[in-house]
Amino acid sequence: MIRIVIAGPRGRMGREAVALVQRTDHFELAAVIDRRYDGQNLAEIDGFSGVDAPIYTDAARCFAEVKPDVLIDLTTPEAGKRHAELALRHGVRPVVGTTGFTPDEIERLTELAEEKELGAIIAPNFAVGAVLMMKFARMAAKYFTDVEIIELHHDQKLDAPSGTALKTAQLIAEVRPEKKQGHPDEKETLAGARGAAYAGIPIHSVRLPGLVAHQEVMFGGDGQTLTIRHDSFDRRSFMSGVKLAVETVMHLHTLVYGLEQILD
Ligand SMILES: NC(=O)c1ccc[n+]([C@@H]2O[C@H](COP(=O)([O-])OP(=O)(O)OC[C@H]3O[C@@H](n4cnc5c(N)ncnc54)[C@H](O)[C@@H]3O)[C@@H](O)[C@H]2O)c1
Ligand SMILES: O=C(O)C1=N[C@H](C(=O)O)CCC1
Repeated sequence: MIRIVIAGPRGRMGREAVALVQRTDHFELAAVIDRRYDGQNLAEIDGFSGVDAPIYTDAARCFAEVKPDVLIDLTTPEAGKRHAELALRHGVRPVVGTTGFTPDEIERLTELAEEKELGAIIAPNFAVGAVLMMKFARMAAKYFTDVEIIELHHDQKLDAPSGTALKTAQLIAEVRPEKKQGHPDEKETLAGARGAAYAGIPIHSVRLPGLVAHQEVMFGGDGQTLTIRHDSFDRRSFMSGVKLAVETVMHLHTLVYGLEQILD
């Protein structure tokens, strides 16, 4: 049995994660961390009838009193960083789906996980199809060095570019020498027209109601293009990855950034 605390249980992803834990025989929902309702039980909150879990607003007190095995964090960049650090300091393994962490912040959490000899997983995207898209993009970048990333998300998203787009660019940059793309003399007549850039790879972020999570990685070569696209139409698409991450983190002693590191 893996005892789990979920941070952000009332959010779009948190609700799916609560349902995942409820339907998984070897998972137990030990408590939740919320911004509100301290001292109440989740079962008292609309939409969670029958889900027995104490609510804490203080993450440190939650970890100290409940002593869970794993934290699943699905909150905001600020809260996610604080929760992941507190979890490690209390001997709890974080599985972080929250995006918007900088490379320096991931590095600091990696050092802390190593110091504590504890497993941790930060996964910008739990959808298996998205992980494959990233792996395929890394493969293609060996043959096509000109590439642009277009990520498309719902308009309630706080961070841009998406964690998935950044991770994709990092994976591509591992095999592609940094280069400036487009015409050497190109000029933006409207700032931002060519998007953001990671290691010279343009990233374009679209935010629209109606979208969930989507990305195209578009490669160009002599007389041809190759487009690798993934679409999440429903947040259930992320849950098999969350389950895999929770099971895997129990056997790790270091921080893993990206589900592609643990997917066979
Ligand atoms: N890794 C993935 O596959 C994946 C998939 C979808 C979303 N995400 C990320 O997950 C995060 C959540 O996404 P969402 O769509 O569920 O957002 P959401 O806004 O629907 O939910 C976030 C929840 O976090 C709660 N929260 C905020 N601060 C908190 C705090 N200090 N303590 C406890 N709870 C707090 C909010 O009350 C809210 O209920 C985002 O960072 C998003 O980018 C990741
Ligand atoms: O809904 C979101 O927010 C998502 N964020 C992830 C990201 O930033 O890459 C991907 C899945 C959905």
